Amino acid sequence: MPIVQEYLPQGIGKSMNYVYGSAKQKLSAKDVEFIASYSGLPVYVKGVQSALDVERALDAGAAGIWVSNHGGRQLDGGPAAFDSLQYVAKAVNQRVPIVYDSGIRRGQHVFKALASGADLVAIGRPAIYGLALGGSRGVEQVFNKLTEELKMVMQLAGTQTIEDVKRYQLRDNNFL
Ligand SMILES: Cc1cc2nc3c(=O)[nH]c(=O)nc-3n(C[C@H](O)[C@H](O)[C@H](O)COP(=O)(O)O)c2cc1C
Repeated sequence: MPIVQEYLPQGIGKSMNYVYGSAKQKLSAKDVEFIASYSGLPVYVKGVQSALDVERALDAGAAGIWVSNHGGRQLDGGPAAFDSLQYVAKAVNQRVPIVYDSGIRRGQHVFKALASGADLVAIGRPAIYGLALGGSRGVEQVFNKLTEELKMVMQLAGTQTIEDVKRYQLRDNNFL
């Protein structure tokens, strides 16, 4: 609550530039350790795209790894999150769960992410677009559509369960 109050003096909000400008820009392993011990919650480190960062995050006590480039909204020249996924999965080697997001728009993308090492696939903007267009029903429709598409791709690939998908060998996937 004190953090929120800082940004709302006398009920007037500060600009996003101010919020970003005053936010901590360089997070370290010590921050992960602090957040885990302070909150008592399992902490997932998001934005991991390399084997080195996997080790840093796990050494710091991360309970999970989140492969993401934050939807490509930060560094436009950075690697695509999907291209990093299989390498991160290989480095994690099933020690902790992996969440994947960034650019998921179709059920086929969910399939490919699961087959490249993700245990869980997340979406950002599709849910927001659904919300803007149709409120809670719009969000529901986005999830229903992704589920229907995923089911169709699973059938076409001859997979019956999510575990089957996670063991599916994609041609350019070397993490298994
Ligand atoms: C408007 C907006 C604000 C976001 N702010 C943050 C943020 O503060 N921190 C963060 O880790 N990710 C942030 N993200 C990224 C999302 O959490 C998520 O990783 C991303 O949207 C997933 O990609 P997708 O939108 O292509 O599905 C933001 C995304 C959007 C669209």
